[in-house]
Amino acid sequence: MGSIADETVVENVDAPTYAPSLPVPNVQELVKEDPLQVPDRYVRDQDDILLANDMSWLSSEIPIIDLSLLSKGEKEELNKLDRACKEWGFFQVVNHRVAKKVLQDMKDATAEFFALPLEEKNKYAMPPDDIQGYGHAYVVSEEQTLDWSDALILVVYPAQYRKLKFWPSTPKGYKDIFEAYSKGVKDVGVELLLSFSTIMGMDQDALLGMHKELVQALRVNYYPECSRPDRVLGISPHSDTSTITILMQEHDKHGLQIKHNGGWVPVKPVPDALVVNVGDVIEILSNGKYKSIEHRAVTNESKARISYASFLVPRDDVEIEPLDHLVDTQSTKKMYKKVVYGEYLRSSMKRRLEGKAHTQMAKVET
Ligand SMILES: O=C(O)CCC(=O)C(=O)O
Ligand SMILES: [Fe+2]
Repeated sequence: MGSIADETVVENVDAPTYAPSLPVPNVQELVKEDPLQVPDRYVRDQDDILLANDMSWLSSEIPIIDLSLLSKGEKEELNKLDRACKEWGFFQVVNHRVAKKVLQDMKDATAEFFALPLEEKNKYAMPPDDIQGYGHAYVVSEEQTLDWSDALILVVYPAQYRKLKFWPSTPKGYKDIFEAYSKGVKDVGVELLLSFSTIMGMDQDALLGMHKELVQALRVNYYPECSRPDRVLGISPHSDTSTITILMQEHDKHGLQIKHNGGWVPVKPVPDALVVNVGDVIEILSNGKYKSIEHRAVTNESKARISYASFLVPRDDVEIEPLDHLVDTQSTKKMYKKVVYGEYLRSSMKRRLEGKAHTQMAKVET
């Protein structure tokens, strides 16, 4: 197998585009110019950030799932997964078999990429009509409050969807590292979807089949340090439009927080674990039994943080609606209507991130 670095970059006509986002300043550069400045465009209502909603003591309760037990079909672990998805919508996965070196290479190469001068990173800048490449997504008005982060977003699977001109060739070997990391995550994702099918009362490969093609995108978030972490958010509260999201965080930095019982609970990094969350697709298919939970990221005062979110989603033309056998017509109504996934995804990208507001378009009016 050849290296991706050897492939000629040709425009791929099969590769989908997603949505435009308005150009905004590079946050890493803002901090470099003046570490103390926090422009008004980033400052939030204090109520949005408020620590009155702090529920950090619950952090240790976020479930930890052993993937090797799930893969063996262990009943107890499957029950744990079911409870995790009902009660938390988030869990951390251990024994996932992605090699430590693959995770570490990704972290090392990415740190090197973000340390490059802006002109170098801008060689991969997002075009005006799409969100693949280096830049910002979900910026739709000059008025909206901005997130304290920059991002590198790439579609990695299926391979024919790749737009290789946005895959950085510096540092050397980065494209192959991306590939190795994404392959590892994909394997974890496939294992998880087999188990999700089981706990949703279906044959193991049912969910994968429904996806027609498992599409995977990677969003690397770079949250620069911020002199006023109490005034900004790294990423606004949102739920993911994915089926599931698999996230790697750095082991020594906090940032991710999830909504639980009305408060915010930090997801403390467990070394080498991957954080998984239920996305909107599972919420819709399960008629709300499993919840796509709102989450956000806060910034740190003295350290930049990098996170790696892989979104596993269905092909654009797949229709999503609650599974008949999960809608108990005696007691529960259908909570969601049928949506075409590609339309759902794109209309959510035309809005700013705003909690679960974008899920309204799939809700049955009550
Ligand atoms: O940085 C994080 O921990 C969360 C990132 C995230 O929620 C996303 O990229 O969708
Ligand atoms: Fe997210």
